[in-house]
Amino acid sequence: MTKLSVNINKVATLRNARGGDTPNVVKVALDCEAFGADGITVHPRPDERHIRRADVYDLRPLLRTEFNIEGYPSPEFIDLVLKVKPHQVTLVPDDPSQITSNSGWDTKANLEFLSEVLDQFNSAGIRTSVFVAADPEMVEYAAKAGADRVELYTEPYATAYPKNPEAAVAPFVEAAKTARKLGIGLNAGHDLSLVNLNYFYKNIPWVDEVSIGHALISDALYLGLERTIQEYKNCLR
Ligand SMILES: CC(=O)[C@@H](O)[C@H](O)COP(=O)(O)O
Ligand SMILES: NCC(=O)COP(=O)(O)O
Repeated sequence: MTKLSVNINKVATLRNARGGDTPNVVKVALDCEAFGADGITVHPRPDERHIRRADVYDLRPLLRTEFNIEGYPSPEFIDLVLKVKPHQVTLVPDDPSQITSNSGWDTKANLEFLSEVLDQFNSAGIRTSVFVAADPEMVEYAAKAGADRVELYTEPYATAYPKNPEAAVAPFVEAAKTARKLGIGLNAGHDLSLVNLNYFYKNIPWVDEVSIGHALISDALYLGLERTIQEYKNCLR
């Protein structure tokens, strides 16, 4: 079964717009779980423009499903994750000035750095995942660094999908086959949506987990959160 982890960054963005506590990020996360989400993803950034460190601490004891924390492994991020001990940590090569994640790691060039960081999380019993482009070599070096999983950066798939779905998914199938051959787990995320998710899943049914935020929270404005989560879950069948 492919798990759906809901990224609630955009809920925090909306809350932060007014400086109060509406919408309440913890309540939304718990509602996502009640409506069928298999996990919750957060991506705290150094400027706390959406999810804050305090949110991460608030969420941890209350979540009943899988908690995935994504981010650049700065000393502050590593400290947060080791204290909170989520089920999974996903390393993303984000620069603090970026609007959103826009690339995967060069796992070959960063092999030593990633190995050291992953070792800390692996020793703490936290499952590790490394965000990579759909490139078999990047998957291989993520495995060499000690990652339990890779998360394929799906923005290029989502962008190319409307014109030519088959060509769009082809490199992802190759990268996914490499992960399977190496015996590591497979996640995927970024710009997945009700438009492109089912085709991705049908071509790579062994994907362990997708994390989806921007499109899902946007769809919820029209469909409501409960129906939206059900519709995304239906795309994973
Ligand atoms: C790694 C990844 O693709 C997501 O975590 C993405 O960065 C979502 O974060 P935003 O919703 O803040 O863009
Ligand atoms: N890891 C990807 C993620 O958490 C959500 O990305 P997006 O759906 O907000 O683009």
